[in-house]
Amino acid sequence: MAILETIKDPLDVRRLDAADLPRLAAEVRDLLVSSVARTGGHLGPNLGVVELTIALHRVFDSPRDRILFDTGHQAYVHKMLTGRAGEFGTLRQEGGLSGYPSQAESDHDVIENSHASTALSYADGLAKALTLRGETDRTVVAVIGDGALTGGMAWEALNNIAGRKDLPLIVVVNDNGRSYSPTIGGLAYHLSSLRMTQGYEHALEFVKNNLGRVPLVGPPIYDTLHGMKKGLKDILTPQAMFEDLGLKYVGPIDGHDEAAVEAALRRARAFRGPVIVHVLTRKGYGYSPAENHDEDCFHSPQPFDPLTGEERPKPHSWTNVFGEEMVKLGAERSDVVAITAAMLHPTGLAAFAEAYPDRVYDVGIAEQHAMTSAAGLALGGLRPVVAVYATFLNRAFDQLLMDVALHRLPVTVVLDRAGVTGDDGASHNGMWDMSILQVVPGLSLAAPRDGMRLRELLAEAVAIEDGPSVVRFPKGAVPTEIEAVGRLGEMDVLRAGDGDVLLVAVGPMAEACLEAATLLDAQGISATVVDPRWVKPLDQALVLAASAHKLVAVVEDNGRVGGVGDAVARLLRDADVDVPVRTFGIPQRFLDHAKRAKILGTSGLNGQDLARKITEAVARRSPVLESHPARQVQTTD
Ligand SMILES: Cc1ncc(C[n+]2csc(CCOP(=O)(O)OP(=O)(O)O)c2C)c(N)n1
Ligand SMILES: CC(=O)[C@@H](O)[C@H](O)COP(=O)(O)O
Ligand SMILES: [Mg+2]
Repeated sequence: MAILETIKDPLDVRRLDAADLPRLAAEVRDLLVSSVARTGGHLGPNLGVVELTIALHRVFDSPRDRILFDTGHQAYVHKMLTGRAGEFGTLRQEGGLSGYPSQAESDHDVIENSHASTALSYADGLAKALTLRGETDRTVVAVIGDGALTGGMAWEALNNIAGRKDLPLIVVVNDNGRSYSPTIGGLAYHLSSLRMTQGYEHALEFVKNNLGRVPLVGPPIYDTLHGMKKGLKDILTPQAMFEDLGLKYVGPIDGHDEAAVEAALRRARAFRGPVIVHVLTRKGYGYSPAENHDEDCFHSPQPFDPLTGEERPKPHSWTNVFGEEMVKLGAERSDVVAITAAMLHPTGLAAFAEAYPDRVYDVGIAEQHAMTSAAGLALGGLRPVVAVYATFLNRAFDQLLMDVALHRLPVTVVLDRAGVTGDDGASHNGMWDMSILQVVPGLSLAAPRDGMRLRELLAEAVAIEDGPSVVRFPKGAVPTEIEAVGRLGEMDVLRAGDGDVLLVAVGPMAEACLEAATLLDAQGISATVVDPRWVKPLDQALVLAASAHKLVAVVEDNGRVGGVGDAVARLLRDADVDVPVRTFGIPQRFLDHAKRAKILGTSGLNGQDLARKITEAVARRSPVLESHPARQVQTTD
């Protein structure tokens, strides 16, 4: 029987003989590769923390001790060791295991937020609470990657943690030298100089294992080397960086040597105060296609062939179109520069970086800093484009509002993964941006409906010189292009009707709106479909168009509260246009993981549902339509 099948609880991990642990680690890796090959998911980060997670569960008594995973994308092994290995095949599938820790799944899961760099703050608060409640025999352990450690919040937390010598708190720095790409910056440089001393760890290991058996030669050589190592380490390494902060430092430890990690964690726990345990791991460890994958060590592959590591071909995506257009813009304007928060490849900026290596800045996982640094670049006469996932914009809202917009600076923010992303669950849906951006004075916001419009709107955005601009688009393949049949002010008319319903289609919702319009037509309801292109500020032409219709329906892939629908209703109210407005968007709640299309469907954002709801709204207002012969053709649910 496989050892993993016997693990129903961390207690079972603690009961295992040390000699069985390599087999357990191998079984975990096997399940990781075979499952993620089918479901997609965060493979590289999890392959790297197998021994570390086994050691954590052998040393600490979860859930009495609290183990927190920063970002949470590396918690798959933790899931397996806390009784969920049997369900692992359901990972990221609707109704199955979440790709992140989930309180609903297990008492062993504490934090669900997969926005990076938060775990140390949670840990600080949890440890303070334990201390105040007199439960100091319990320990809080926060596992944070070298990438997440580049985020400002992590340093705010460390500053607080270091000020409290009594906190039963261990920070495990899982240092694999990479975020997606190699981690950048001064901190990464410090950590890598620590990693260099690993050469000495390996030398020690060799001596211990080989010469140690020769009674008279082994031990003295070992001791000499050990002494030499200590001396060199003191000179070479910036463990002082943590120690100067007042934090005890243990490491660096070979993170794939389970016994060494266990020993370090036990030492750290015995200290009963804040301790940093610095563990060196390799992203993708044990699966060569991941280990040797230059771009991101299989950070989060789509389904792939487990034998070869070959991923399925990816369709041409919104990200690709943005990347191509940036290269073009870079050629046209030498002042255009790009900023990424540790996501050069995922945001499509890699080609720009290749073409103009000195015009792209990776700032680490530091969206707040990215935004204000962009403000500085703009003040310095450059034309910055900040590319982030829509959900991570939330981090940088104040910076966008005060540091960029208040100063009327020409910074363009490009939001990939806007709308529903689905598989990554509640924290990753980009459903907040069009609400929070509505309140920023002087900001222009564009939502392209297809690749062609993305190209046009990005160029228009970069041409805006007197304030910030934002272009947002969803995850995945670019849809078939939809040509306009006319123009109303700045808006594209996608279908001309004769006065019943004005459908305002925001960005990629155009396709569903056109489908709805066709279904409505079959029921004797004529719909005009417009794409406003710019959803902030809204075009005054919309007021004229709305007043020529009996009902306005706004359809957006953003939370319903405070989005474009509300903005259109306000625009019409302010213009004393009394036409009723119906708004269709993502329900304003945290959505469980499922496929994007499924979530859009259950949110009613498809042609069928839109047509049905609009028909009902129209019928309530014009009973005469009820008797129209075409109304006998019902839409299905
Ligand atoms: C605020 C925020 N920005 C960006 C991301 C996207 N992201 C997810 S994992 C990751 C890299 C994490 O690197 P690290 O913490 O070193 O973990 P590793 O994957 O190397 O184990 C990034 C940038 C995020 N989750 N949160
Ligand atoms: C953990 C995290 O934030 C990212 O790794 C994210 O899960 C990637 O999402 P995509 O797969 O959409 O690039
Ligand atoms: Mg890392």
